[in-house]
Amino acid sequence: MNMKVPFTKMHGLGNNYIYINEFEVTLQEEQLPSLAVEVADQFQGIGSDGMILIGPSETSDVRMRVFNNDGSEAKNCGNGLRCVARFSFERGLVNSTEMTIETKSGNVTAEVQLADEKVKAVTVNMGQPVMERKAIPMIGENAEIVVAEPFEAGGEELSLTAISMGNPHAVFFVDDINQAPLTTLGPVIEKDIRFPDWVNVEFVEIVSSNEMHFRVWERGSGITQACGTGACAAAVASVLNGYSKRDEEITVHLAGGDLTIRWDLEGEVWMTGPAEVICDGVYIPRQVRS
Ligand SMILES: N[C@H](CCC[C@H](N)C(=O)O)C(=O)O
Repeated sequence: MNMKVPFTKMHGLGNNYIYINEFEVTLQEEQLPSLAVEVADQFQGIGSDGMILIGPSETSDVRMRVFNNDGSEAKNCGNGLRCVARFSFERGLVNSTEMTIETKSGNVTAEVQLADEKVKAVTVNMGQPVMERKAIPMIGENAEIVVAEPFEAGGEELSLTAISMGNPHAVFFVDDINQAPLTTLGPVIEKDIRFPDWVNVEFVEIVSSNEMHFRVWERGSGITQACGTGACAAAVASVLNGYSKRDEEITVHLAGGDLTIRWDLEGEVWMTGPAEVICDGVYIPRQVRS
């Protein structure tokens, strides 16, 4: 990458990304993974959980592409979708509070909610969760869907519920979120061979049928303050395990704040939460620094 890159840094509950507007900036496809690693570097780059591109789409109003801070490309990002919706509305990429956003796992609809003409929150219809084992993907000959399945990792016996929201999630219910083995088992489970594409790892403490505590070790990024697709997966897992009910709002307390999730009777998962702009800037790639 040999040219300066305009960017906007945004976050959803502390899950922050470097957003690049492809309507204004042309990037080389083969340089995207290394650019994501560069800009995410907190010491010699900008510092973020990854990089998100907002660009033209043939099937939606805009397209979102997501890169983790290890350079891997993901198929979906809930916090990213809320920020893309806010950016697209505020920067005139769309001319409505409602919009469609193309992701690598399909198209979603988003709506920005205004108060005093400012974006206060964003609601996204995240579509239907995928529960079939081989579509997560997860290897194994057991039942077709993975709900409360015994799962040994790092010498510990756990109970796994696996859900895909376009990206894979391994959800584990614990009695005390503060004792969750996030730093010890997060990286072990992320790259467990039973998940051919690796996996996002979530630990959840149920407070009530409408409330839970949530922590995450993200595939390709490690511990983040929040994971929107993970919160959706956790809410679906809670219903599948009988802790929560369909079509009821669930407050998910993530490290960076709260999301409201609802898995409706048509099977669609709705996510509502904030999206904030931190700054605009111009990134100088290492290659052209004097
Ligand atoms: N690490 C994820 C992508 C980012 C998802 C997360 N930040 C969200 O808000 O959903 C993966 O590799 O599937």
